[in-house]
Amino acid sequence: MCGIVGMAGQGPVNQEIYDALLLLQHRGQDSTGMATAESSGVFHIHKARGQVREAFRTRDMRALLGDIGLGHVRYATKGTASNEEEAQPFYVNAPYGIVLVHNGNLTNTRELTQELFSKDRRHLNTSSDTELLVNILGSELQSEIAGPDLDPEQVFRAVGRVHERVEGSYASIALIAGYGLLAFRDPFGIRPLILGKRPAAQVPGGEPRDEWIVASESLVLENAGFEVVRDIEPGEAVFIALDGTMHARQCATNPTLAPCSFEYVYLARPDSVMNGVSVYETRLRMGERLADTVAKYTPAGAIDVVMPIPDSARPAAMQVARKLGIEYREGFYKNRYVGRTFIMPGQAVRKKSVRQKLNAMSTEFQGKNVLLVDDSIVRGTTSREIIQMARDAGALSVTFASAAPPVRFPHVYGINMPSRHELVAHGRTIPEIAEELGCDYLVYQEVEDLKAAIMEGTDLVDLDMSCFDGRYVTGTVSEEYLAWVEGSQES
Ligand SMILES: O=P(O)(O)OC[C@H]1O[C@H](OP(=O)(O)OP(=O)(O)O)[C@H](O)[C@@H]1O
Ligand SMILES: NC(=O)CC[C@H](N)C(=O)O
Ligand SMILES: [Mg+2]
Repeated sequence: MCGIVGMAGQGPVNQEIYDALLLLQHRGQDSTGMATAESSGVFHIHKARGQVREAFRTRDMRALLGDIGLGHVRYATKGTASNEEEAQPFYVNAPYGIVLVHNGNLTNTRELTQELFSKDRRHLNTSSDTELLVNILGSELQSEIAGPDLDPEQVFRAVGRVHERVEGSYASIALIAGYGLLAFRDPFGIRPLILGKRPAAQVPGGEPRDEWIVASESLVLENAGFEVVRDIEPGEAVFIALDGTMHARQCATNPTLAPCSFEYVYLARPDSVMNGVSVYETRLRMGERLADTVAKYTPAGAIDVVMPIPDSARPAAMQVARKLGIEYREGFYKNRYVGRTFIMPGQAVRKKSVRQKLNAMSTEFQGKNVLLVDDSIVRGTTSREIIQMARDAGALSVTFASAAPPVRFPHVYGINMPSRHELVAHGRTIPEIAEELGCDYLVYQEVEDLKAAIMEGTDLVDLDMSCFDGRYVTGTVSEEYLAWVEGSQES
């Protein structure tokens, strides 16, 4: 994942983009960046390692002038988390000047790298797939230019060709200097992107014009007082011209919505609604279905209390307790100053951070048979530590339940779980995983139950469930590609 936001306002947008990035911080903690454009076309860009609060100083904010802009929080999936050069936005100076932010992960990067060199004659300076995306867009836009001006139709044709060349997932926002803001989503809509509007207001000395926002999650719109227009469709592009007019076009030949199920499991904030589906309600439904599976696989009376692993598992754990009729307790206290551990780069820091982040209160564990509920088990870093902590705190027995099914396959669309042997469920049966994690019983959500929890009562007809079932919605991901990714990334 990663969090992205773009805004076309009636006045300066820097502060509102900053506020939006703070709200999207849970989607990426490696680096952050912002670009704004003045009406003259001049871009102002600031990007730095770390989180929003530490990366933007007052002087950086003052320099980000302009009524139109975009921002990004990065969780690296390609390239290197610590490389400041790969922080977003990415800039290319031709045609016109483009800055771009991207949430997602491209899967034909090797082919694109070769093509960009041999066909487009473009230089790449990093191993970021976002640098590829901005150059492909630049190249396709360049070949559309006929006269002195750029019109939205030309922009849409260029996006159509980006869809033909690029594979993988990409929700993206770009500024085109002197013209406007472009947002587009891959033909499967794997990563989220939502459009909002604030109607024109009278401004002293200015022409009233509608204000627009595009962002990864709906909570950003809500917070900034924008009304939700709609999710951007898979394959669709939206172009907001500098005068505030909005143009939209379907640019893909065969768009099919198959959003990433992991957004609902872990990535998104529960107070967001994605593709018309509430993340919070989905997590409640996951809990209800998980309760049935827990009842099926654990002996009656084996559990005294149900506890969530904060934060993401809370809604699911609450429903598990309610449905099983067992008391819900919070035995782990969370240090709010430690970020999300799963999206930290490097296994050593992730492991250390689990202990720093969570503390077990022995009064809650002493002499009890506990059921710990987490939203997912990926590498097993969190669950292994937590189970040991529960035992150290005096638990009689520890049952562990995951509200998501076993993660057995790499997620190539924007989650850094590249190496199959790092996944605790890869190549192991459930009893083997239980032994590996050190719990008495282990229960996983069934694949069909997760699907139903997300899709039930919605218009969704397909989902990307690849990390659970190995079916990649954009087409087969070759063994060769997976091996190459595993060999070329940080773990
Ligand atoms: O099996 P693992 O590789 O440890 O990954 C899974 C864990 O990581 C996430 O928590 P995280 O601390 O990132 O965020 P949270 O506070 O939102 O739960 C997730 O909620 C699980 O607890
Ligand atoms: N998580 C993301 O969406 C990452 C975007 C891009 N692939 C990067 O690594 O910077
Ligand atoms: Mg967690």
